[in-house]
Amino acid sequence: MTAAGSLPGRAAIIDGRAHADALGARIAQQVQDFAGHTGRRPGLAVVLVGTDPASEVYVRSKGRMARKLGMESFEHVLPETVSQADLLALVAQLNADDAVDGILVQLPLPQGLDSLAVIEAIDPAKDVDGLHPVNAGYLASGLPGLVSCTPLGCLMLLKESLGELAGLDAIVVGRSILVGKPMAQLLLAANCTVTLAHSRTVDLAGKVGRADIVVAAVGSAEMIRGEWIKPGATVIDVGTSRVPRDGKNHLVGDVDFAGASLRARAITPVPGGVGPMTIMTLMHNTLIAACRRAGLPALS
Ligand SMILES: Nc1nc(=O)c2c([nH]1)NC[C@@H]1CN(c3ccc(C(=O)N[C@@H](CCC(=O)O)C(=O)O)cc3)C=[N+]21
Ligand SMILES: [Mg+2]
Repeated sequence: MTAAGSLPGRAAIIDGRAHADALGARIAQQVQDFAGHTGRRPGLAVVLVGTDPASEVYVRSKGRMARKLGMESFEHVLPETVSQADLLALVAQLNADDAVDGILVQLPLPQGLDSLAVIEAIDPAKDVDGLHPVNAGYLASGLPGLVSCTPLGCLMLLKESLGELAGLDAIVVGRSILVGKPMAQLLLAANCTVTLAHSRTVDLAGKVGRADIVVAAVGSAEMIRGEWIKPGATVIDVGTSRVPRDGKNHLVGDVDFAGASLRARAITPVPGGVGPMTIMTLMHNTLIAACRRAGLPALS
């Protein structure tokens, strides 16, 4: 059988930036509606500890996007030497602040700080990263909570690209609490049959080769080889690694893009795939949190 999607070299590029822009336009409109009803704007607080340049870039772009969509942005930069107690005190202050609907603490935290304890200190209703165990539990139980931004963005891209996901075989490579585990839960809720693979998985190539959907979230440059991909599969690449190539620093994903696009029916690029969606789903979660806190009906 020769399905159009199985012809080599024909993978459609899933344009994350375009999908993020479209979602952003809807959010901006709903932010105006929220302000009309409540007399205030949704507020996002982003906490950055230390001066990691990549983290500074992400935090700045999150604040810029919040303001662009009409939200309030509160940026807190703490020195690398901040104590656990002082960081927890800031989280408590943000929990108590009615102008703050969403709280994101940029990870990873510097050595010596206990990130799990910081995450657990965030009010689950303001946990727009979906990292609090209460939100992870809601997701696993099929209850409405807040869902981790990156997996939520990946699911949106998959639904846009494939429509119905029910019955498809999906593999998620990587089991972090930020991406892999919530991604597997979302795919399961969408009625996929899910394999959650990790560093100790035996015969990763064989398991990837049986999947209709591949979500790569390992953080290891191009480790998923193109020849592993089942012809006609849909590939979502979460990884962003910087690798020196031709005397320049290149951003590459977890998937061998050139090889995989010879076999996949559709694939996300890096950059311009999952990354822009992650920022926009953070805005989406902030709006949802704001509406719930204000007692307004849930947004679609
Ligand atoms: N509490 C927490 N929540 C996070 O969601 C979180 C975090 N910590 N720590 C770091 C990772 C990483 N992350 C990215 C967000 C946007 C892009 C993004 O927009 N990437 C652009 C490229 C940007 C560039 O050129 O560097 C793209 O893929 O097109 C990438 C990565 C969120 N993270
Ligand atoms: Mg990307």
